[in-house]
Amino acid sequence: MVAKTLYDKLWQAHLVTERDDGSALIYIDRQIIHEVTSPQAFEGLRIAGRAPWRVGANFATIDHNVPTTPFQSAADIVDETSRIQVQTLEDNTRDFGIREFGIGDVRQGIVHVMAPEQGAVLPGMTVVCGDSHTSTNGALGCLAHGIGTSEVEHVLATQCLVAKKMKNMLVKVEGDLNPGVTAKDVVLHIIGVIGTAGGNGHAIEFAGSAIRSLSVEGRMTVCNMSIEAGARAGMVAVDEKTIDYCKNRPFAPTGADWERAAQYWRTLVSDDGAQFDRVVEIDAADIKPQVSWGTSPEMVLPVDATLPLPEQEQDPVKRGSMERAYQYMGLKPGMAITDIEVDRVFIGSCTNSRIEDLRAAAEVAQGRRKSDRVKQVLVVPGSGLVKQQAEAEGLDKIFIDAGFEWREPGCSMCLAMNPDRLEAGEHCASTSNRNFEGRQGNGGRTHLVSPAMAAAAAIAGRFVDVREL
Ligand SMILES: CC(C)[C@H](C(=O)O)[C@@H](O)C(=O)O
Ligand code: SF4
Repeated sequence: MVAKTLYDKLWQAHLVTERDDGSALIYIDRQIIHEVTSPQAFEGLRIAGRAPWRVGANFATIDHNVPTTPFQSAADIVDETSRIQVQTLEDNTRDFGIREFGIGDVRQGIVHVMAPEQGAVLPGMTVVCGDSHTSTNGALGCLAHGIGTSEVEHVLATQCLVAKKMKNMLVKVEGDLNPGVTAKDVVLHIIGVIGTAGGNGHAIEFAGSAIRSLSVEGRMTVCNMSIEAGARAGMVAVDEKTIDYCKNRPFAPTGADWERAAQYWRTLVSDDGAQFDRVVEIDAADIKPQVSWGTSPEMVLPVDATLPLPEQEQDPVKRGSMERAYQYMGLKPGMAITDIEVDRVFIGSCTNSRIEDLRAAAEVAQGRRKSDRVKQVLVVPGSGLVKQQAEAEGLDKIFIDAGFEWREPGCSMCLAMNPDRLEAGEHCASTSNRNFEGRQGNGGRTHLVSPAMAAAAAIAGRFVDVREL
């Protein structure tokens, strides 16, 4: 028997047909829908007079456009585009009979937080969403990636997707993680090593003892940023943690179905001797808390580093983008990361807004207060259920006592599509995944960090090593 990778197994289990030119049709088990990338897809169905092929395979929620202050209905959303998109999703899901966790539903949240939380995504599935960070779900041992709006329509209409098999890449992180080093630091370090094009054309499997030691939520943080590493899909093999995570989720199977499913899920690992097109090995001991300094996720360094000198960069293209990044970020080559001052802090996004992220931030914030120079610290849970759990644990009080703001679930300051945004020139310690120019608001300057590092920056008013706090 040929040894297969996890990706090969998932692909083959869903392959409907394959052509000689390599294009294929795969069956999609689950589609997650949000308000930004779905309006034209539903419009297309309407024009063609089609109904969704398997209506129950779809789950919808609102996230990008929602304010993170309480509101009662779409009509309360001030920004017109946002209001229309939220209202349109409500109308479309009602008209087509699709389940939506909408305004006021405690299950509402960021798509990639809501779906695994509900057990809407399970090991072995193919999962798509009109959103690049769909890769998050791969942490459960499924094949999950983003698609475009016309593909959203295609999947709604046919439950299939035209796809091309990607190459296999293995990123192996072996050894024990240092204290204070989290899943976010692991993935930022990986991107620092392989670059934002490192995973192009590949599906990445994250493996090794350091990955196995992470919780399923931590693995989601890692898989979330596969796209920033150039790969559309990232995944982690199923183990007992995966199975425990799925147990008793609202949409997970029960009884004999559960037993049968779990038995199958345990086969969702790469076989011994499976061949990968590319293998990257990383020593866990090399990973320190990370801070991005530039305008690409690969411009990232350990917190105790100093910023790179462009004149030492041999590659003229890289040197050019470094110089541009310095200009945009208002930073000087050679300065220490710990000398970068912070104006706002954002703890949230599909990368880091699950309960364990909030616990990590609260542990740092407990008994401390935000620095006076920091204008705002937003803590935004990934879903209504995360919010509820955090409140049951008293985390909201810890944040409020520290001078942080405790908000309603949504994408918030991860991207400037709702009222939470940076002003020009402001530096933000952010637990999100993208630091492109203007990502968090025009002229805003994003530094990607872990939740603990973000909370520490809020307290100190500049980046500090969370291990020294
Ligand atoms: C709005 C959406 C299409 C987009 C994505 O696909 O990633 C957003 O979620 C993002 O993070 O930039
Ligand atoms: S939290 Fe950010 S990265 Fe995640 S889906 Fe929303 S906008 Fe995209």
